[in-house]
Amino acid sequence: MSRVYLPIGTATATCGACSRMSEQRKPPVTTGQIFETDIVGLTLDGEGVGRFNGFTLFIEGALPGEKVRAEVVSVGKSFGKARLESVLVKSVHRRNPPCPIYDQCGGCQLQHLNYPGQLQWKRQYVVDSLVRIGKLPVAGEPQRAEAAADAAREPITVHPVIGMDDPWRYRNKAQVPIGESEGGLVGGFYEQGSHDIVDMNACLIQEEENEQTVRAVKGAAGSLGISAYNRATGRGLLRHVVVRHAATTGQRMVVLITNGLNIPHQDELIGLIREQVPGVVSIVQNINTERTAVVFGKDTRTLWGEDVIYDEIGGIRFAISARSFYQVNPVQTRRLYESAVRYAGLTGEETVVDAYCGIGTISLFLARHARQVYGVEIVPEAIEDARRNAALNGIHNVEFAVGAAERVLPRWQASGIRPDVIVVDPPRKGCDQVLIDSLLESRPSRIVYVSCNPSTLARDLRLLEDGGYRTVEVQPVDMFPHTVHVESVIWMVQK
Ligand SMILES: C[S@@+](CC[C@H](N)C(=O)[O-])C[C@H]1O[C@@H](n2cnc3c(N)ncnc32)[C@H](O)[C@@H]1O
Repeated sequence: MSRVYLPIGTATATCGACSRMSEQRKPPVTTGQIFETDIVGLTLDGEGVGRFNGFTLFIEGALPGEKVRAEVVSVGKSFGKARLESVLVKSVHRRNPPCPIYDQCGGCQLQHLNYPGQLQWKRQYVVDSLVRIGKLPVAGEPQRAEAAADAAREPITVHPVIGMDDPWRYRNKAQVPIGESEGGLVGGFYEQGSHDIVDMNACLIQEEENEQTVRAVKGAAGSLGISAYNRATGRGLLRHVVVRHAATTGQRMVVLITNGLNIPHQDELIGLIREQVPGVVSIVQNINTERTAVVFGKDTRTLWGEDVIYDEIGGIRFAISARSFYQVNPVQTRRLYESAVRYAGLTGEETVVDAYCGIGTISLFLARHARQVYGVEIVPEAIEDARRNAALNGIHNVEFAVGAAERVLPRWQASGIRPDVIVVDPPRKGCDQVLIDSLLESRPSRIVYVSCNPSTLARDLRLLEDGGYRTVEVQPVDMFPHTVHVESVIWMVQK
């Protein structure tokens, strides 16, 4: 499969070389070969794209505009991978990655690209997806033939990405796999291509409170002889430690994900965590006995304290339980939700549907400006939180339902609910086709699409455009600095 690559701040480019090369019989490089190349783009995984004799090679750590020397490490039919040996001509966007374990960890992919360069690349990623996948016209971009067919329409405005003033230490949640070493329990990240866990005590995108909590829990569990789960054998107890910190209240939650119900020395463990973790108000156990990479199991119980922590965004207080989705970057979440409310264009008279509503965050932001809001979400605990959050904030014009949005929306429609505005904020895979159909049948005057994946977003926008909607504006927001991820809010109107 050819992979898209994007030069920083230049027009769309697709990997045509890959498809052309797949027709040739023998790649012109072999493993171990050293070569020099100009870097012409950056893949969606953050690898530099180079060419040797017309063959495409992806090189981790190389940046567009650079000339590099690299060693071929693998050769496929249509592209290969190479290891960066040296940078011969540096990009003006290159900087030294501040994190000492950047090369090993893999959690961030863009620390070697300075922040303005990251924001530029992320905007280009969104633009390129709209043009290439969605076949949509974007202002300032060369029109492609398919988009030009709709010559009468206004091109879409894609705004610059809203970045952070200080793009470090932003994550309010850490999810750490636990393993064992001679010195006790370790927790950090999986070594590439293995089940071994590399211990990590500092992560520059984590809030410091989370680091301190994880360190304390590892130390406490290790000192009590609690075993770590072994992914290869399926034995051992502690699989993951998940911690959350609510910056506005200072409250912290610890979730112990265990391979079984019984925790030896449970009371002592709780005592040590309470002693060593300032602000902890909730210690929760989640049981996952499946041999799976999925982190959470089905059963959750509160071991001590509350079953939720409280946080505040934009003057609204939220209760957040262990299993519920809650955006990880609170500073940018507010900007994201404000963009969604702006694009909803509410006057106080509207009926609004918030599909994929999580704990009701966007619903409650919208409810302050609408007549009535309906939120739907598939995780029952999240809907419990959503209802609790509405009550907590004295917001009464909102109703929540548990279920798949693609099932609940048609039911609401059949019962006579006629939304003026529909907001969707699906997971990375985007909207279900049934949901798109039901959205088109509802015919709201506006659709606001919040997306964390430009590719599925562009696919869904195409379907909505074909169904009678026009994309007006896109506001990308950088929720995950130093990673390849970008969030966008989209405003659509009826054609
Ligand atoms: C990207 S999150 C957005 C949540 C919320 N809007 C927020 O900003 O916190 C997507 C949410 O969709 C939920 N979800 C996934 N599939 C769903 C489906 N088929 N129907 C309804 N909700 C779903 C997930 O549990 C998750 O809470």
